[in-house]
Amino acid sequence: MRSLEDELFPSTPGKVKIERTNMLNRQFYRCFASTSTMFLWALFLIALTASYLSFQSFFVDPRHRHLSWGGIQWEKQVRNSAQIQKQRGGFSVLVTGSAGFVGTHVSLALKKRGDGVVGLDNFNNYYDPSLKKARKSLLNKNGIFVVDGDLNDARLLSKLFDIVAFTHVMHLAAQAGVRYAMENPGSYVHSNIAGLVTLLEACKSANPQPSIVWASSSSVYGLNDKVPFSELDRTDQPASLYAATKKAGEEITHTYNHIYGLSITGLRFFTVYGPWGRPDMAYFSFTRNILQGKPITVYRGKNRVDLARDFTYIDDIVKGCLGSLDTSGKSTGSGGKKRGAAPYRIFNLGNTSPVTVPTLVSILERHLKVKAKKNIVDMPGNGDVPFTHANISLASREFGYKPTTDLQTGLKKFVKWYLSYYGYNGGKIVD
Ligand SMILES: O=C(O)[C@H]1O[C@H](OP(=O)(O)OP(=O)(O)OC[C@H]2O[C@@H](n3ccc(=O)[nH]c3=O)[C@H](O)[C@@H]2O)[C@H](O)[C@@H](O)[C@@H]1O
Repeated sequence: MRSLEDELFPSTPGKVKIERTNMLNRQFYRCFASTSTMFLWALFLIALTASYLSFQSFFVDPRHRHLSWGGIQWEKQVRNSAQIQKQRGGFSVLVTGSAGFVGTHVSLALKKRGDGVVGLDNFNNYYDPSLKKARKSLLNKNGIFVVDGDLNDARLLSKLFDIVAFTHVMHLAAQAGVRYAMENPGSYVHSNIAGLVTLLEACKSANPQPSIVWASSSSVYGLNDKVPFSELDRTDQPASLYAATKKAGEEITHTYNHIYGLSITGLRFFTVYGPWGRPDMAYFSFTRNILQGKPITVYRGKNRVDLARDFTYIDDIVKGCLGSLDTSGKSTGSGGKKRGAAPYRIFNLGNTSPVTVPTLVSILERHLKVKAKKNIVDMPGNGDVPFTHANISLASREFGYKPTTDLQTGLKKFVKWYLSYYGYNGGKIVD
């Protein structure tokens, strides 16, 4: 009977049979040799990985791996920055988004009056991060330490609350911008929803719980056409995902107020502008383009009606933020347990006098002494609303909010800053 080997290697008896046996041996040894080489390589790689991991866990605190925060020196900086300088009644405030436009101004104002301030910012690249770094240097010079970290980092937040018993959180970190929501919807969910919830979780578990003041937006009024916009008007028709995430924030904060007794104040900002502003906003990008001789796009509403905004100057917004903080009342819970009802408030912070976008452009032309090249186009369906107009009687009643800067004056200050910051003609402008 023929063996399997014979079947596979049919041959004549004798010499050929011996050659066949040698061939099988060679194949066996080749196979064995390559298997053992692979085995050795595998052993080598396992050893390498194991030594890397043990190095990591031995020398690096595993909770802080790959993070730019932590350590004794870092904790000292946080603690020092949070130190209250006032004799009596000062606050210790965590300002999120502190390297942002509003965050920088609010942090400086708090520090100036003697409150302790710790900043938090993730320095993302939604717009030029070098501007954020410059704002950070300004804060550092004024004794404010800015933690480089993301709102969604729950361990970082809990660490900050371990180090400092913050009395207040001024939550200004957000993915801003109305039209960018169509390009990058995920970033709005990441910061304005997930980040907000992570922050609220940290606040509700903190002992003592801080009071929270945070930035909502005039955009929550969406398609509402009853003017001026009052806090009692409907806000269930957002026109952009940005607006929808801010509206969601108002509902989410309400839940934390209701369940955990967190004191919440939501501020609906109306198109804030001024020095150290946001380059993505119209007044800023128009200025840049006008100075560089580039055209600007001016949107126009239905039936050729000009768009209008209740542009609000940054110093007025800062006063509104501080007024809200001072009247926020206490959170009632501790360690995640509610002990009683806490304040839940929402305020418009606007200027009460809307200005059209073409008027904004002509004020800029006057201050810059340069004529703009305007492309006037119909407003695309990208989330914009035709106008905004704030009724501020609630904020005025509660904490004496009273805006005092008109667009002409505010833009003059902005242009002066812009020219000096970007190195134009020593910052001189005409009246
Ligand atoms: O108040 C608010 O709730 C919102 O205000 C601004 O949003 P927006 O009013 O759209 O501000 P800009 O982007 O500066 O636009 C101002 C006006 O200029 C118009 N615009 C904008 C850009 C452009 O290229 N051309 C143009 O005509 C817009 O349609 C709008 O009417 C901020 O960007 C939002 O973060 C903020 O939440």
